[in-house]
Amino acid sequence: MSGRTTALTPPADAGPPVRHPEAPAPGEVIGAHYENCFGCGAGVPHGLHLEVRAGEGVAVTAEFRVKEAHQGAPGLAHGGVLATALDETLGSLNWLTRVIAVTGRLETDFLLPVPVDSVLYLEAEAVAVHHRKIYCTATGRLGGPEGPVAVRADAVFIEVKVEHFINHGRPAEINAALADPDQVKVVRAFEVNP
Ligand SMILES: CCCCC/C=C\C/C=C\C/C=C\C/C=C\CCCC(=O)SCCNC(=O)CCNC(=O)[C@H](O)C(C)(C)COP(=O)(O)OP(=O)(O)OC[C@H]1O[C@@H](n2cnc3c(N)ncnc32)[C@H](O)[C@@H]1OP(=O)(O)O
Repeated sequence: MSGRTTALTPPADAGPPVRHPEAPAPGEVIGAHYENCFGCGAGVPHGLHLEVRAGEGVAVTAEFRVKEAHQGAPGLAHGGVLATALDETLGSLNWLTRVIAVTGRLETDFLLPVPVDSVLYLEAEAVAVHHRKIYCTATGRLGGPEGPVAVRADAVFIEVKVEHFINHGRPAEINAALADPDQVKVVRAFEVNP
């Protein structure tokens, strides 16, 4: 066998995800990783402005209120926006492992329509790690933690170095990010072995 596998099921020799000793405490709000992130940044007027909280183990929760700017059909959230909310919540698991990782694969099920103004209660959990691959899963419930599951996703994130962004991002934004002390603080938090 050769070539990469993008399967969403961890291989038999995958290990458990490990919570970093300095991970935010359960219940603590995890700040935005980048001010101009469409998922979590305060600097994006029509962004999702997701507020993510650390959970127990390697898990997080988040809330997303659907706005008019997020519509696909009249009065309903766009599926791609909902996938983004799941992706962002899953990406926030990085903060608990202190591993920078990007989405390699995201498989989403849309189970119920999600109206504008509703609040999607999101939960994400890392389930296994195999070398650079992190297997994780997320749900979005309508209205609150006890609401019906409207969307769900399974994903594989791939660990990368900070150079991934520096080498591929548009220089204007990369240079601005590297000149911003708050952003540099975020990057430092991920430098386990500087
Ligand atoms: C200076 C400013 C820095 C700012 C940022 C700083 C810090 C960030 C901190 C915190 C972040 C916190 C939160 C983030 C929250 C949310 C963000 C949302 C997440 C996203 O929205 S992020 C954007 C979308 N995302 C991409 O933009 C990825 C584009 N893509 C690539 O950049 C490459 O494609 C890459 C790197 C993925 C792999 O490339 P590569 O060459 O490094 O790896 P390679 O091919 O060797 O594969 C190695 C092993 O991964 C497996 N593998 C590969 N590809 C796979 C796939 N697609 N699916 C499943 N498995 C896959 C192989 O099968 C092999 O596994 P095996 O060895 O077992 O076969």
